[in-house]
Amino acid sequence: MELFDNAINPDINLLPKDGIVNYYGKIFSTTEADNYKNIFLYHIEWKNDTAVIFGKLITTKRKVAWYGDQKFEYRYSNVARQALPWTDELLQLKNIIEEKTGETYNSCLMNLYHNGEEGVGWHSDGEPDLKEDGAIASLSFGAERKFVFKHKLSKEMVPILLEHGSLLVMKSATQRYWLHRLPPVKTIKDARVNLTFRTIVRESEN
Ligand SMILES: O=C(O)CCC(=O)C(=O)O
Ligand SMILES: [Fe+2]
Repeated sequence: MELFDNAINPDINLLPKDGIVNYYGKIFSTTEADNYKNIFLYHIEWKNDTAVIFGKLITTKRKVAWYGDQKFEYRYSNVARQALPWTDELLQLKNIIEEKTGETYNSCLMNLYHNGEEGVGWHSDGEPDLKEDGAIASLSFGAERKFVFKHKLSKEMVPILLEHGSLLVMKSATQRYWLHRLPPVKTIKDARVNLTFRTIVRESEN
């Protein structure tokens, strides 16, 4: 048991206003988390991510993969993607976090950061295909990384350390009022795999 373990309480809202972020800490043992990390590193169809920025198609160093209940056509940063069917491990994790968070999810966007030089810039997950104010559950495996929220108007910052085998949930108005990012840290050499479970709806259902 680590010194600060008892300070982690998933019922505490880490945001001071305009949204809800709950950190559950490590929900898996190191052995279980190592297993998931290795399975995902080697058995996921990772692809370089592309985005349209100022009308130009760019490719990111970070890799992504998209899984879901059905063959969702999903638009993310203006690029259309298609979800692959759930793997056994992803379905297992989906069930575990649905039980823990009391929410349901129908898709998962995965990110692979090969080392600390890779990260993701300021954004919010407010694509029109996502359920409005729906919960997003984020699982982390591998290198411990800092994750930061920034309020869109007041610019307040809230940093959180995402540990190996940990669960973070963003819900309610969070995506409307807060940006988030994973800053690059050059000294980190290990890979990190992140899974964000989400709910996709057709735009007309929102
Ligand atoms: O890697 C992370 O923890 C966050 C990734 C993220 O924000 C996203 O995929 O939208
Ligand atoms: Fe995000």
